[in-house]
Amino acid sequence: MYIEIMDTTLRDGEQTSGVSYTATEKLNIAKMLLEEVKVDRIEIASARISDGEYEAALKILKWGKDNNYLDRIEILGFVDDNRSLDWIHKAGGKVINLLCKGSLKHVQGQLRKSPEEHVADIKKALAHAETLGIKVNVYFEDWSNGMRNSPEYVFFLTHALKDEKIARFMLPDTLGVLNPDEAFSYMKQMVDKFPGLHFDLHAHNDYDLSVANCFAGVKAGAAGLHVTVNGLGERAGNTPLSSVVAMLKDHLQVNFSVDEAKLVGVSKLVEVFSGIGVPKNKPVVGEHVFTQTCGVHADGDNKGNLYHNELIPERFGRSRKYALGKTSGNASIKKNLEELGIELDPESLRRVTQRVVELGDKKENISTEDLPYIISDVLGREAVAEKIKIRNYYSSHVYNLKPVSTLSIEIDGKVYEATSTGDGQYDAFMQAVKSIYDQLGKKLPQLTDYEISIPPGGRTDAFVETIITWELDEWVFKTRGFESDQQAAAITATLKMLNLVESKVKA
Ligand SMILES: CC(=O)SCCNC(=O)CCNC(=O)[C@H](O)C(C)(C)COP(=O)(O)OP(=O)(O)OC[C@H]1O[C@@H](n2cnc3c(N)ncnc32)[C@H](O)[C@@H]1OP(=O)(O)O
Repeated sequence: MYIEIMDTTLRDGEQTSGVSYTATEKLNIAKMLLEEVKVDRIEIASARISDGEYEAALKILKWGKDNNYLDRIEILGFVDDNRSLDWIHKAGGKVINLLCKGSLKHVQGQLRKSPEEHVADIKKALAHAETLGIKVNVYFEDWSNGMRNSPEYVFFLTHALKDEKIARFMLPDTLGVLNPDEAFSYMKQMVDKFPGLHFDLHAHNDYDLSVANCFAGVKAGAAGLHVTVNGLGERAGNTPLSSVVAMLKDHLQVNFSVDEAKLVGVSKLVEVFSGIGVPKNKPVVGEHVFTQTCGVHADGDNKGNLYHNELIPERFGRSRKYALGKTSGNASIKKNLEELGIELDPESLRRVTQRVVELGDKKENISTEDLPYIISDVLGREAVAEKIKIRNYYSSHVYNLKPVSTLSIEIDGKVYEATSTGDGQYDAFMQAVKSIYDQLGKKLPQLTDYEISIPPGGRTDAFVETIITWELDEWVFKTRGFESDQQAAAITATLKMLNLVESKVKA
């Protein structure tokens, strides 16, 4: 069985409160979804809503035409005396997702029409679409409530349209009210009553049941599912693409075209463009979802993968991590040490574990790269010898003058000095380090990320935590500084980096 995936990140996903993409952002997301992630279809816009939406549709459709994707690029339009169809035609679109009413309440209460009048309007739209060469899918908006409260209307509407030129009947749980039993029963009634029609399920996540409802919908015979990247969408959002893909593969063993190795990449792209961060515990794509926190779990992994399941990180281009904190055990520490290439005797391991647990109890945030420092604290500084020490530094900040930094640094017992300017005080400091490293022919890692945070409370005298991400060849690692001054915290993190690199190079 093959399940079609339609991604509506660019239409329903943009109905997330506060999200609005530029045309270029939309184009980049569209390209990634069709070319890399390989969803079957994308819905990119609602007709008529704004000039910006038109510009974006125009851009994506032009690219779609040049690359033969026009049949897979869809635009939502209304039953509105052909205004939406003309808008889509003018933009170069070839598929409309026509928003029809899927509940009697909506036809009568919102459109103020009878079911017969609504069907007549839809048929007019179908005729006009045909003259424009536009293919039609229909949405039955509010279908879930329609099935609950006015099923005879839903069947009347489907019956009236079933022999028309309609490629897909798209059944939305517009308000996200369904549970899996209802999703199964309502979809099954549609499939049984109207064999041969293609039904998509469009689920919303108001009860956190969207993925479960998709599972039930597919079991009942749905041929396609609607999703968004990161589950973006109005209110509690739509069904997340990544979770649905994992569910379809592992729980239903159906075929689909999405490349699961590309899910993290598209999630990050949408995270940046939408400005909506992915929760760290979001299945498949969240930062911590492949991290074992408990010592017992790490121990099981060490003893022949006893906690193995099908949802392995490597499928998604990720790797298993073992968190360090108060629930760590010897095995968690061992797993992290393996990553760093460090071996400890059992007694040292026990002492280091004890220290990690103590720090974890105080809510310290401990990373793998902190371990060598903890080891050197606990075991008398033998793991990462402090071969590099900062003897003095001075940094200036003077209004309208470039910052200057002077640095005196000891490397393997020898002292080096340098003075540099920079775009900011930290940049000036790093330029001074670089000039010394250049003299010595030593390579410095690239700084790829720099995060600053302060503990809750927001006081100006608060401690500052700076976490810097570095990249040296294939090695990506983080170091942390925790000081009362922002620049001092960055310099502490930098010094840790210099010593880590030195110990790795020497190893
Ligand atoms: C499945 C879903 O998520 S539904 C998504 C629907 N998408 C959107 O609403 C996109 C954003 N919407 C908009 O930009 C605007 O609402 C527009 C451009 C569509 C219409 O704007 P306006 O003309 O100002 O109308 P307004 O927003 O006040 O009201 C909606 C009108 O659409 C009508 N309408 C509602 N559903 C439909 C439909 N499926 N087909 C045709 N008309 C509809 C309403 O009856 C109302 O008409 P009325 O003013 O004659 O009573």
